[in-house]
Amino acid sequence: MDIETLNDFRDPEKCKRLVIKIGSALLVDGSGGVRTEWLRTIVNEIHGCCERGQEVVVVSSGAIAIGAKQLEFSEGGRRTLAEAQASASVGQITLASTWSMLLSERRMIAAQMLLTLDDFENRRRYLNISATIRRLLKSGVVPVVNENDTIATGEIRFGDNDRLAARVAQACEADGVMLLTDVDGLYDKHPDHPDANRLAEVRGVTDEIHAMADGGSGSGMGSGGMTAKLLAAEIAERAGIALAIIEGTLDMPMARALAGQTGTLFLPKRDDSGRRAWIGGRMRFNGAITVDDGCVEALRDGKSVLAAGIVKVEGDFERGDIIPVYDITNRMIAKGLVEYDWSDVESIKGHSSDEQEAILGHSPRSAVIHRDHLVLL
Ligand SMILES: Nc1ncnc2c1ncn2[C@@H]1O[C@H](COP(=O)(O)OP(=O)(O)O)[C@@H](O)[C@H]1O
Ligand SMILES: N[C@@H](CCC(=O)OP(=O)(O)O)C(=O)O
Repeated sequence: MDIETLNDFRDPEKCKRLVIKIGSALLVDGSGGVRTEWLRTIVNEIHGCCERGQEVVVVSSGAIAIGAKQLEFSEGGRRTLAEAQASASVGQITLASTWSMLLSERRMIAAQMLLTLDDFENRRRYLNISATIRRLLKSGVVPVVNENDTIATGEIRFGDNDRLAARVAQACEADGVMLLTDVDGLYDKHPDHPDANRLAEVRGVTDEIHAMADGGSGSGMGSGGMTAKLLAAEIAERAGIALAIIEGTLDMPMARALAGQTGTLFLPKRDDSGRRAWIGGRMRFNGAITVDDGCVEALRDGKSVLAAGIVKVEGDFERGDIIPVYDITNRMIAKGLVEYDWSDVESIKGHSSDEQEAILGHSPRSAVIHRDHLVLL
């Protein structure tokens, strides 16, 4: 079931996995201090989500603004790239420890993930991001993601955490993304205009929608402004993920947005057909696997390809390649993103998960092709 309304973001049936992004303008007060009491209310809301059976990934900005205060830099530490990076490396410690402290008050564990744009472009690292987040969520951990500002520069830099949140959502196959900011959604012109009107729902981020975003960060603390949020909405749309922009200034922002039905909801035109088309449309392969009848049946039931069901490996594919899956009559039944190189698949084929660690010399992945990366033909 897909997300259709703002209320669906709280429904574990429609939104099992939720990415919540918190902008610098919210997390940090005017003088560069963390708004701890306010953040505690968000953590309470995250706790509520988890109690309902949802999985939450946090994308948290704020490192630069926090660090700039500690280093006494002007302009929120954004005067030069070197100052921004120095600020981020100082501020990230406070940021991560604040999340860890607040989550632990609710008996939850925080995990820090610092990522760059480049990590999403590289197939192997992309798969690793996906696998790590899934594993953390399986253990009930809340991943707290930020850009790795200290090493990300120029063209390998997101610079805003809105697009990072959308890419994280794409990598972990989230159902929804909530961007919390200091404005209650997208307005048809800058919200300072007296006749600006909020859009409640957007289906398809067109040029006309892009033209509504005006300038950079409103608070001067963040970096992307509304433009970055619309680019994030586009990434989410292409991945079939719903995205909402809601105001987070006051306590319990999710509850408030739902109670008042404020915010802007961006809905994908289709489900994840873009990604599926990308996998399913592949014509050239570096190899293939053949699976037994039991495995074919499991795949038809929506399961992943496990090594135990594989009977033949061909070619020299690498981890992250898209490969076809054949049944024993040599009929192509699926295509998917493979989690291992051909040689590893060759060595674990026919073996149960228990036996694989000894063969590989490290813990095995949950599947050879995860069902989220598999398209049945
Ligand atoms: N059309 C628009 N609708 C709403 N906000 C807009 C629009 N155009 C520009 N903005 C500005 O975008 C700001 C939010 O972006 P930003 O300051 O980067 O937030 P964050 O730090 O939460 O990412 C708003 O405060 C507002 O001033
Ligand atoms: N990675 C940066 C955040 C980048 C940024 O400003 O993002 P945003 O507040 O979403 O516009 C930091 O932690 O300061």
